Amino acid sequence: MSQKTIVFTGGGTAGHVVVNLAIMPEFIREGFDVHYIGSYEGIERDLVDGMEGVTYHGIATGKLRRYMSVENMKDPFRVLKGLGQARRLLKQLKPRVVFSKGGFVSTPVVMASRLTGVPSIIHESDYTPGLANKIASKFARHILTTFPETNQHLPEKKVVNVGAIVREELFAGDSEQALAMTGLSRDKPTVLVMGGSAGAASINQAVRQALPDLLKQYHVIHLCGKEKRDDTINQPGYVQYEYVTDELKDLLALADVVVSRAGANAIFEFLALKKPMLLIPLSKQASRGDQLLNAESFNKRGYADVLEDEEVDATSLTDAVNRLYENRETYQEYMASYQPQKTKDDVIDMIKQTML
Ligand SMILES: CC(=O)N[C@H]1[C@@H](OP(=O)(O)OP(=O)(O)OC[C@H]2O[C@@H](n3ccc(=O)[nH]c3=O)[C@H](O)[C@@H]2O)O[C@H](CO)[C@@H](O)[C@@H]1O
Repeated sequence: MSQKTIVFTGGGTAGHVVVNLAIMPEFIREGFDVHYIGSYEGIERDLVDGMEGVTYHGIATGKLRRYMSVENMKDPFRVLKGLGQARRLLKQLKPRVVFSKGGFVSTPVVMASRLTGVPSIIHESDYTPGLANKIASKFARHILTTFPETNQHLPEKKVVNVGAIVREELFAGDSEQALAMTGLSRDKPTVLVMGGSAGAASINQAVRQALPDLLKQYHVIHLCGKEKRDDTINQPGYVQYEYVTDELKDLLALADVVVSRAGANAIFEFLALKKPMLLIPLSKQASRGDQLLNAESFNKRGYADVLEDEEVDATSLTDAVNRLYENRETYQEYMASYQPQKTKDDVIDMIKQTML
């Protein structure tokens, strides 16, 4: 066993990578040999491959689709192939622990960790666990959760609520940098729109239709998702980006309020930064309904207003943004009471204590 080797895994969406991005730098700083097992070409590869101090390993992955596809038939073989690859990698790397953030690429890695005798910790950020983590929970040593309510769905002896683990750099945003980047000014409040890491067609459409009204009162920064820019729109006060990385902290520093999908990591980031938020969760038809529960929990605690995806149009969106902006201080008061159960340092200690 190597003295200081740690393996991270997770992917498929940015939400299954960001917690790793928050934790990995600490281990790199401490001189650990940090490895990441992800898919050959998922978003985790874009976000992690090439990061200084991290070695990326791609493996085959299968996905559980909610629609019929010939790809479904190939998936069991891909998962088995991925399991074999993960097992070989763990045997070769001999890590002291595996930390998994979830998503379909991560399940075979956690299974392989059990097969090779390496302890693993998994992290679930949604209100209810996804299928990948439900399976992985049987093989993991510990399970960390973001929402306290999630614990009831997972094996009691293994599960610990830690709360939000947010990337440190998000707290170091500079609104001046955002003004320079966007070309906007401070003469109106700023609304940041984020449709999840992949963008959201219904939100994109409603925001663009609402622009004549919204731009009378606000500036709008729109994170619209890869290949979802609409370059035919050229209105002062409106800026679009497909996906931002380092710049997000600055855009958030400038934003007065946020309109967003209800992906768990994004909403806990807004909570940590005390950004009043209007959440438009992905519907039950398009998902397993986790975002509806995430959003409902935030709404009950006074952190967020919620608009159902089916109700979103230019008028409902403009009205909801106006209400959110008017009541921003009330939301901020509720958000001020949020304290995660554990700090990032506590979580790092837990990982170290789990090491072989
Ligand atoms: C369609 C889908 O399956 N969505 C799921 C996915 O969402 P998704 O990948 O959108 O997950 P999250 O909202 O949890 O995380 C998105 C992350 O991407 C970051 N970000 C986003 C846009 C951008 O331009 N730059 C950027 O850095 C956000 O700051 C956040 O950290 O994982 C979440 C966490 O399991 C789930 O709750 C969502 O239901």
